[in-house]
Amino acid sequence: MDWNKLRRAFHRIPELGFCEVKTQQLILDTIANMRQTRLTVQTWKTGVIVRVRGKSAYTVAYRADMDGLPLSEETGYEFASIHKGTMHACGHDFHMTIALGILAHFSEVEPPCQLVFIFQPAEEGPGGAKPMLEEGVLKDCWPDEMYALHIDPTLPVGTVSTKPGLLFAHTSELFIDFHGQGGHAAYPHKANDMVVAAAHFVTQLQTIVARNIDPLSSAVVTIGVIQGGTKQNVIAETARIEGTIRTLSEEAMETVKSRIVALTKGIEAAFECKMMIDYGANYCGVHNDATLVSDFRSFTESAAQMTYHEATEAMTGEDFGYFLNEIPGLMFWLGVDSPYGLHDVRLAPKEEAIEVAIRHMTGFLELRGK
Ligand SMILES: CC(=O)N[C@@H](CCC[C@H](N)C(=O)O)C(=O)O
Repeated sequence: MDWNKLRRAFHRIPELGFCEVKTQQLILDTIANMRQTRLTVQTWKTGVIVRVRGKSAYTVAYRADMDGLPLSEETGYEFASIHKGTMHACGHDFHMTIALGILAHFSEVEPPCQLVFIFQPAEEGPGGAKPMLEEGVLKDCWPDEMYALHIDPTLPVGTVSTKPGLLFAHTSELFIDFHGQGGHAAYPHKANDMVVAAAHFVTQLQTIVARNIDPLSSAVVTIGVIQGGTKQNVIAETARIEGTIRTLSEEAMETVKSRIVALTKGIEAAFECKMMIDYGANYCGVHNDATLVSDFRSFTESAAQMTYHEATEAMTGEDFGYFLNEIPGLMFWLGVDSPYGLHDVRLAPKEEAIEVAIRHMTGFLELRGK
């Protein structure tokens, strides 16, 4: 199988969370071309779950996320997204290809234990891991341990990086709608301008991390979208901001949210407007199992041409954390050496990393559950 070709096929057809219809079909078609004797394939919404019968009853799961982001690609690739305004800018095209590469190996070579491959929709939002668990998708093949990777553009190919304990932050989306009184641009005293209210609020939000969070803890409040108004000479009746909150502890998340509520009350009073807060999708932190990290580290350090790098916590989020709340496991960063970062419209991960990851994880899983 030409894995780079498959990755490019995924890259062409990015789809948003729970709309991964073509992506799901490409996964199913790829699996259909593998030896079927040991495989059981099922679908869940736009996801796919594949069980591989192995020697022992011990069960190990491997998860890949599937969705793209609402971004307009600017890589200049000949295999760029054909879905206007949607892009695989977080490496999920790599994640799926690598999972299929590992699966292809174990469809040919009997694994030492039961394997479960989970192709999970909607990691970027609204989250696929939690509903998958809640709907009991894994109840007949409950894993004893579980793995996933995420590409890291800052690390060279041949490097993997992780750490015991918290790897990724607690996250919450943030959507706030402002409702005031529109009017003629020339009569501001007869209106409540929601562009001005939103601008004040966004500025005040910056004080939360600076003034309310313990400097020895950490938090991020990022507003990625600000919208309001319809015409340059009309005072805006509505505005909307969209963002995300990241913290290293649940307590800090509570602090940020309570400060947002307090600031909202102040803006509502000051601008005589109404504000509606929606926290959208919330993800718990990603907590790695210390013993499995130690096994993974030892394996990596004994592998030819592989480097292990001890990670620090990242403010990225991942709903893989929901799996790790119930199943011991780990997530690790895979070096893909791109000059442009995650969520950048020019993200250009090196494809050599695909074969490296397939070889590395195949070798690691060969040793599990014997
Ligand atoms: C690895 C990565 O980039 N994950 C995303 C997860 C997003 C969760 C949610 N939509 C949010 O924005 O809070 C990330 O942005 O870290």
